[in-house]
Amino acid sequence: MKVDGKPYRTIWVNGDGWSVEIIDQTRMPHRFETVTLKTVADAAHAIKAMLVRGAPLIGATAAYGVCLALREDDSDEAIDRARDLLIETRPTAVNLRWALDEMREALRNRPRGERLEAAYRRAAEICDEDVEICRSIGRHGLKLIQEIAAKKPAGEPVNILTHCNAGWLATVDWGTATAPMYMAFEDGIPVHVWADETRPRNQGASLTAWELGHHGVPHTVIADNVGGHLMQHGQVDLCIVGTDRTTASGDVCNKIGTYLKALAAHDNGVPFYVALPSPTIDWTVHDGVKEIPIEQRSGEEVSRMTGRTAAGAIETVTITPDGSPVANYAFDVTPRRYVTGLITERGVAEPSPEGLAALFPERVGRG
Ligand SMILES: CSC[C@H]1O[C@H](OP(=O)(O)O)[C@H](O)[C@@H]1O
Repeated sequence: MKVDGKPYRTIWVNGDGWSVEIIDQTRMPHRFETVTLKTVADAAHAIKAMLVRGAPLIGATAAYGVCLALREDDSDEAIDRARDLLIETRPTAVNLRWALDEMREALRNRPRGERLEAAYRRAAEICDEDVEICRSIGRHGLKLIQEIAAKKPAGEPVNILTHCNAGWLATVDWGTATAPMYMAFEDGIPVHVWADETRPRNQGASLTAWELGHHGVPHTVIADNVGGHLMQHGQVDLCIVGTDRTTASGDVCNKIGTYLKALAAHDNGVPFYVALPSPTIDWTVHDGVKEIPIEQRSGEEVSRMTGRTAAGAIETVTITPDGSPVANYAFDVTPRRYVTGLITERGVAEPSPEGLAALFPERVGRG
């Protein structure tokens, strides 16, 4: 996407041909800064501390983390150590494991002298593939928005609610949930996005709002608890969210609070779609509530808030009483019965084993 007229991806190899640049999303929305990754430890920290976040971008960063590890040591043991370091950073987004499996496959049985080039090539392919997957998700999701727009009075916007940030900042480019929104906007379809702030890390308020604002897409930031009220009053035509891991049966793991939105959508007859790149499908699990590991992060993410003062300083304040215990569950699972459809790069799938198998027949039975 463009930022002030300059095209960006969220991750790229610098002119030196080996170091990796990323946008530091912990500084946003008030600072747009990049950070250079030079070691596998840099890549692991960037994922763990959420300088980069979003399932596809986590995978892409891990892929380049393997490249940076190989620069120091191209032995089998070093590849295994890099995988062990990276896989431990964040447990829920399956793209992390998927990308590391892809890198292991690309390097398996390859002579040591060829490994570094092969690793950078595969990491670049993973990034390019993600861009095309997201572009395709955009095209398939656009049709849903067009269908709703056709039933509305001319000029009235399609109101779309989204949760957290499943935008281009969560991927290499385009985003998953936001790709249809960008394409509809660029097609001249009136759209308006309700952007859940998404406590406690506020990815919606600080990242989705920033993205949409820079692209000129009309949007409104709302507290997480507002969505149900808006749906009750007919102010949401469609929900589109992202996912960090979707099971082979169609259960959807996504940012905490997604399940509650899906319940409200179900209760109010609002279509609830999930933008789902195929690398985010975990074909090895079927019951998301029972089988998907839910990351628990530091309670300080809940008890503290960081923002900009009127004077322009960036400050952090504590909002809970000293000594109050704090729990910080980062994801939840929406059972497939509350999902209207899964917008994949191959089309919209029914949220069921049969629905996903119909679009991805080559995966059936491979786990
Ligand atoms: C396109 S994946 C976006 C997905 O990732 C986010 O989680 P986090 O910011 O913690 O990495 C959120 O669940 C988004 O829906």
